[in-house]
Amino acid sequence: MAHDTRVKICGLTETADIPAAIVAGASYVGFVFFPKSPRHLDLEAAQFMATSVPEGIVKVALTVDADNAMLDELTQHVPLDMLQLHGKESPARVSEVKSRYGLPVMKAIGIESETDLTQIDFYAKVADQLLIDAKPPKDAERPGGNAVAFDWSLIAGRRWPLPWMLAGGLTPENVGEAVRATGARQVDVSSGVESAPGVKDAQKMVDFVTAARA
Ligand SMILES: O=C(O)c1ccccc1N[C@@H]1O[C@H](COP(=O)(O)O)[C@@H](O)[C@H]1O
Repeated sequence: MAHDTRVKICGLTETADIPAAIVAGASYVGFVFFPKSPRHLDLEAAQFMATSVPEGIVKVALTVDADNAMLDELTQHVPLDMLQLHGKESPARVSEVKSRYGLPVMKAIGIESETDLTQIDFYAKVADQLLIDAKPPKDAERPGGNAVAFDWSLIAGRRWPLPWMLAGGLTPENVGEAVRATGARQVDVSSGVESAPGVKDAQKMVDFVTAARA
C-alpha cells in the first residue's frame, strides 16, 4: 500500500534542482546557509531559486546558530515559508526567532543515544516542527548533512504533539525501512540524493520519494 509520506529535499544548489525535486514529489525544498557546507548558497542565488518555487511547496532556510543580523538579511532577501535551526539554539532562542520573523520554526535535534531524547520535550513546547536527525560525528565540519544515520529503534513508537521529520543518512535504499521502523510521516534527505557533495541527482530524488511512499 502506498503512503503519503511527505518529503523534504534539502541542500538544493542549482536552479534546475527545483523542478527536479518537485517532479520527484517533494513537499518541502531546503536551502542551506552555512559556509562550511558544500550546499551553502549566497543570498542572491537563494533569492533567485526561491522565487521559482511554486505555491504550495514549502521553502525552508537552514541556518546554524545564526544571529539576528544574518537572519534579518536572509528573511529580507529570500521569500521563505519556514526556518530550520540546525545548531545549538536553545528553546528560548527558538521562541525568539519565531516571534521576531513570524515564520514557523523547525528545530533540528541530534540523536545518538536514549539520553539525547530528553531535550525533545523542551523543544516540542516552542517549535512548530522537529527534525530528528543523527548527531554529527565528532570530527564533522557541520552539524548535519553528513550521511550518517542513527539507531531508528530509539524512537520506534514514540509520538510527539507536533509534526516532525526523520533525517540523517536516508537514501532511496533505506528510507522505506526507516519509515517502517519509526512511523515517520515526514522525511528529510540531502546526501542520499546526490551524485557528489552538493550535487543533486534527479533520478535519486525520484527513487527516494517513491521508496519513502512505497
Ligand atoms: O546539508 C548540509 O550541508 C547541512 C549543513 C549544516 C547543517 C545541516 C545540514 N543538513 C541537514 O542535515 C540533514 C541530514 O543530512 P543527510 O541526509 O544525512 O545528508 C539534511 O536533511 C539537512 O536538513
